[in-house]
Amino acid sequence: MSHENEPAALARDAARILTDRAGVERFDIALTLGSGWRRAADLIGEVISTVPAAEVPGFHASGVAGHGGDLRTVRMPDGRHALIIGARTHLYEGRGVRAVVHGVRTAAAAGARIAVLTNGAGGLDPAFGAGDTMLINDHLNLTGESPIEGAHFIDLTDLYAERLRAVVRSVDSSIREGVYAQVRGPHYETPAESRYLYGIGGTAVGMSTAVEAIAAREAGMEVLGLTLVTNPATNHDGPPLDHAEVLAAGQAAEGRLGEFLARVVPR
Ligand SMILES: Nc1nc2[nH]c(I)nc2c(=O)[nH]1
Repeated sequence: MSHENEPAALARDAARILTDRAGVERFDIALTLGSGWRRAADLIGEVISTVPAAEVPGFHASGVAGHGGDLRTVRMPDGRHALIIGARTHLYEGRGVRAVVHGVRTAAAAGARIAVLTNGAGGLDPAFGAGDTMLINDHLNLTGESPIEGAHFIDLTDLYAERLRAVVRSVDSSIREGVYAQVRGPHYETPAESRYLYGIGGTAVGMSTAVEAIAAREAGMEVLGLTLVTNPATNHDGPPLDHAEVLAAGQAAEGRLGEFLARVVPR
């Protein structure tokens, strides 16, 4: 007898509600839209249903300004259906790692085989300034958390699928790759932490994505990760980091990134 709050059962329940509300059998792809990437939902196809997070088991409207609170189904020109996870849960909300990866698990339970995880992050590598995009080729999970419960030793080789990265490069050959470091947050980095994260190989640092990617791999999905660098991780000599400015940088990039993702996703 599976308990209703078991992750797999909760994902199946959520998947059933979302596919029913959209009138589709399954989803083919899941997109989680982070800071700067929100416009993509409207640009990759026709929105055929929008469901508030509160109406779907296991989802929560983040309540963070600028973070969506709904789940949209989009029919893409090629007939495939995408689940757009606007209601992303972050570890710093304290709801636990199960809530953070529920969206990915729901999409997988509804048939999705590809997870596109987008985020905003601080640039650790000085070559990545505000407004730059980064194609994630690996991650540093510094949260101390794993979505996997029990002795399931999942391999993470090629977690950010080379096949999908090649598709992105075919759309934008100039995009640069890098390593995304996930920390718990919600505080930003100290100068010493930024130096440390860069020193251990981080290109950009944020508060999402790595844990979701692990859950996507556990569910057998291919993962594509994309980052918008919204700010230098720590302005060693600049003004203090202001979250409103970080969100504004994301919003400023939304048109360009929405168009970009709309060219990548149907491929
Ligand atoms: N940890 C961390 N997370 C972020 N998210 C965004 I947008 N910018 C940052 C940043 O500079 N540091």
